[in-house]
Amino acid sequence: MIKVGVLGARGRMGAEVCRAVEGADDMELVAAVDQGDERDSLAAAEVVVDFTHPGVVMDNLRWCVENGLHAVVGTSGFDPGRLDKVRGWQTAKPGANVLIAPNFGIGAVLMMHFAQKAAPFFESVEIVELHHPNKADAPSGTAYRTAELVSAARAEAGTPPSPDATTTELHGARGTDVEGVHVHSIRLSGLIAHQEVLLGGHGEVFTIRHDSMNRESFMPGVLLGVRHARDLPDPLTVGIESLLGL
Ligand SMILES: NC(=O)C1=CN([C@@H]2O[C@H](COP(=O)(O)OP(=O)(O)OC[C@H]3O[C@@H](n4cnc5c(N)ncnc54)[C@H](OP(=O)(O)O)[C@@H]3O)[C@@H](O)[C@H]2O)C=CC1
Ligand SMILES: O=C(O)C1=N[C@H](C(=O)O)C[C@H](O)C1
Repeated sequence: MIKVGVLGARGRMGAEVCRAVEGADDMELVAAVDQGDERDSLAAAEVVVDFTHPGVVMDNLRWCVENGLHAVVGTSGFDPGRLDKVRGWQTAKPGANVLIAPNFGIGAVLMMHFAQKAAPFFESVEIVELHHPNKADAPSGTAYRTAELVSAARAEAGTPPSPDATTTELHGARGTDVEGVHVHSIRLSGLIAHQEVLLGGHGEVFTIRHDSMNRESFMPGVLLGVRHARDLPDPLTVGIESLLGL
């Protein structure tokens, strides 16, 4: 049995993770911690799952690494600077693996993978992410990661920047720029988590779309991460692609 602790346990995702862990034959939920609770009960866990807030996740992660607890992180807000900080903590105190996944949805991981593969073949690429209005951060972690992957694939293939003749613009009209890729964020009641990657070429548009219809959709990926957390080949892993054999 894998002993699992959850940070953000009363949140939308955290509550779903608690249910999923309790329903898994090979896992035991040993601690459920949220805002205002002491983290000490997490010491009984082998793997801690964090779905909190971009503003607090670094403090939680540092605490996990310092206490030798493997961490599976779904909280968004990770950029290269934050990842470097995590590596620094792991160098100072080796032993705890960290898996940070911008998206645990299997379809979302495939969407990112396909977008990365397709990106060098098209003149233009832009990303539209659509989420529920309670989301704290924009753009989404998934969109940020997709843009990073797309940008790296285009740079490696020598693909020129997407053409864009815009010279006057109301602030925000063209979205935000993540490594040369325009990302547009929609916040709308009724939505959960959705993304389109639009790739434009000569007389054709290729659209890759993924929809999470509920938060259960993330659970197979989260449980997969928990099952692998103790045996990951590297101390820091970003994304569950490698766990899926991609
Ligand atoms: N990787 C993935 O597949 C997915 C990632 N996410 C990401 O997960 C994160 C959480 O999303 P969601 O569940 O919707 O958000 P919620 O706001 O519903 O849940 C976050 C929970 O964490 C609590 N919390 C805040 N600070 C702390 C702290 N220091 N210690 C413990 N708990 C704390 C919050 O309490 P309070 O409300 O009192 O602040 C809240 O209960 C977001 O960053 C989101 O983008 C979401 C879905 C999928
Ligand atoms: O806040 C959410 O809901 C989600 N957050 C993650 C993100 O920022 O990409 C994953 C998914 O999109 C749901």
